[in-house]
Amino acid sequence: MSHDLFEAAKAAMAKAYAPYSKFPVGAALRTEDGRIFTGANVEVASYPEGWCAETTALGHYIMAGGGRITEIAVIAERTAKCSPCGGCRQRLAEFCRPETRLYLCDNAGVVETVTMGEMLPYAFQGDMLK
Ligand SMILES: O=c1ccn([C@H]2C[C@H](O)[C@@H](CO)O2)c(=O)[nH]1
Ligand SMILES: [Zn+2]
Repeated sequence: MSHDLFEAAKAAMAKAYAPYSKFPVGAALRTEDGRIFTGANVEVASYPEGWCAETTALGHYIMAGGGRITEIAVIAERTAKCSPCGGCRQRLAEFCRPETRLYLCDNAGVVETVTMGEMLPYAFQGDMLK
């Protein structure tokens, strides 16, 4: 991964609205044409109504026209490896291939690289609805 995706995720994390958990998270997605979309987690006083950094990033990506996602970086200030939650894995899988790489980062850079297929094996997929 080039450094810019990590830096984008880190910059996004700085914009997190996480007054309740105090657990800021940042995510950055890269599309095959090189665009980067970022997001941070957004919390709500009614706790279940908040949403994750990955979901914010997907919203930006969709509103910009989508495209194929090639790489994803996720970072959280307070843990060395922030692994996307189950809901976000399903949302990310909607727009990724099994070989899409996910970079789990800490404040210094990438700690571990995994693929979408490893993150969400046996994913429920849209073609199952046919
Ligand atoms: O991959 C993750 C995991 C957690 N969170 C957020 C949700 C909540 O605001 C906070 C604590 O769970 O972290 C994310 O944004 N992404
Ligand atoms: Zn999530």
